[in-house]
Amino acid sequence: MTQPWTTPSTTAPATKLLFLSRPPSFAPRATVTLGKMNHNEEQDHLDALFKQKRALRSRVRKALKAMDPALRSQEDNDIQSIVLKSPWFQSSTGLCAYISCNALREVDTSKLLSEILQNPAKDGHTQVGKRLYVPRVEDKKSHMRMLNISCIDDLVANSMDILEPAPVDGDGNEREDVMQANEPVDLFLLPGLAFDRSGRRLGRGGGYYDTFLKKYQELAKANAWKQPFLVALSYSLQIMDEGIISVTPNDILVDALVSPTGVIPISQAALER
Ligand SMILES: Nc1nc2c(c(=O)[nH]1)N(C=O)[C@@H](CNc1ccc(C(=O)N[C@@H](CCC(=O)O)C(=O)O)cc1)CN2
Ligand SMILES: Nc1ncnc2c1ncn2[C@@H]1O[C@H](COP(=O)(O)OP(=O)(O)OP(=O)(O)O)[C@@H](O)[C@H]1O
Repeated sequence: MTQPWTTPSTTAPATKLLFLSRPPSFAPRATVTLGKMNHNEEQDHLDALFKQKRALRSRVRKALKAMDPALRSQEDNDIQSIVLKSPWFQSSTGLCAYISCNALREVDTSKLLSEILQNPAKDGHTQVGKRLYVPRVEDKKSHMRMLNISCIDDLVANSMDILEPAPVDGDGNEREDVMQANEPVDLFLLPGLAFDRSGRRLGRGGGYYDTFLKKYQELAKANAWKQPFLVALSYSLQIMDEGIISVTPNDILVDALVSPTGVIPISQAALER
């Protein structure tokens, strides 16, 4: 899969960010000369971008809180149906998905998770189930692991009230960490607060996913595995016009979005699927 913008060598340096990040209409236009920022100016510029991200998060959180519950439920169903029918979901053998949190108004993943975990038998043939890994926050320094679960009852609420697996399963066995797995995952279903059609994704500000995705992409590269397909699930109101979402150096772009009206392919890999 070609995903040039996510390789470490092409990660945007701070001095080039102005090319990538048109300031939103409410932000003052930066007046620095490109390529000539000193360390302090670079840090000020980064601070301004993170400030724009915080402002956008707060706007989107408010809009999500105000969303009509019936519309939200309809969009949850539409998005999950689209995922269930997509060839990249159906053919996936290993995936990392988030456990949606209702209080955070995240796109529901419960139908997807039950489908993945039920491991159905069809036409008398037992299908090999998909391997599922879900997030577990280890500390506040952007460290998250993705652990294997085989049953939804394996989850307990963490301090942020998000369901996650204990490191050890009911039989006392350590859960498999996707970073230690022998087989790759081919699909990530990603949460977020805002997205755009160029693949930008605004998370909740912890840096957990960007940090994790970078490490996983490096692991895939080191093992000569195909890069995983990165798909974000988005309510209609979370899709922004281009330029609204600021980009900072560690951001990883997604390959595709799933909105209630369909899949929005972004990368070459997505266009080829
Ligand atoms: N379902 C789900 N699981 C996930 C994530 C996620 O975004 N969604 N994460 C993705 O990173 C990690 C956890 N990170 C999180 C970061 C912030 C908040 C949170 O509650 N944020 C509040 C604001 C808190 C504040 O500003 O002090 C919010 O967004 O309303 C939750 C999880 C791992 N697991
Ligand atoms: N002014 C700043 N300068 C440098 N780093 C910052 C600044 N503000 C926040 N960070 C760091 O950036 C990271 C958050 O990045 P970002 O806002 O892109 O996260 P996100 O994409 O919303 O989160 P996630 O990747 O979990 O979805 C955190 O590790 C945080 O410590």
